Amino acid sequence: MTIYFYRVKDAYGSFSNFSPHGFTLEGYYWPTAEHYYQAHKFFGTPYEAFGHAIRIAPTPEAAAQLGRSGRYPVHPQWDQLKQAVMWRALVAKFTTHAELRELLLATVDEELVEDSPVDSYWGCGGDRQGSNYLGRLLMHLRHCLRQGADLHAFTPLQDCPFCQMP
Ligand SMILES: Nc1c(N[C@@H]2O[C@H](COP(=O)(O)O)[C@@H](O)[C@H]2O)[nH]c(=O)[nH]c1=O
Repeated sequence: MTIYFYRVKDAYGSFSNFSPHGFTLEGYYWPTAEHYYQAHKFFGTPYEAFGHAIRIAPTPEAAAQLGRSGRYPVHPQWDQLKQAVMWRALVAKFTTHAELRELLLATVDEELVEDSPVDSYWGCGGDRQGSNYLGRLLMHLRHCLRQGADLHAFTPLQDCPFCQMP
């Protein structure tokens, strides 16, 4: 049965990027995957200081709000970069927290879907027809963990036989 997740307090809420599972990566501590993802919109741009302000935002909600604020332009290639950024965050999160890795592996072959009512890219959107890239990356990570694959080399989803696009 498909596993839908979204709110941190609900079942499988720790699969959400807003869950309080921090990790150290690239020499910094990231309180949530959301902090890491939103900050990287500005790394490699003249606005890295803003990325660091996001890194130390008090909550993932605040990090998301800053990252989406439009205050500064995001990296010009952000759309091409963002899946690899999200992948690095998920690898760090799920390898830092053994209980999350076990929870992910325990979902075996169930479909994982970020049940976002508003996001049809990372989630399934209100009509549940969206791309669900967060769920797909988690399923890809589950597959890679099981295979003992090199997690540091991001294989774009379309190149992974397990994660073929529909
Ligand atoms: N879980 C969750 C959200 N979903 C997350 O939002 C991020 C996408 O941000 P953006 O690229 O700026 O649209 C991505 O991490 C996605 O998983 N958004 C929320 O406002 N609340 C939430 O509880």
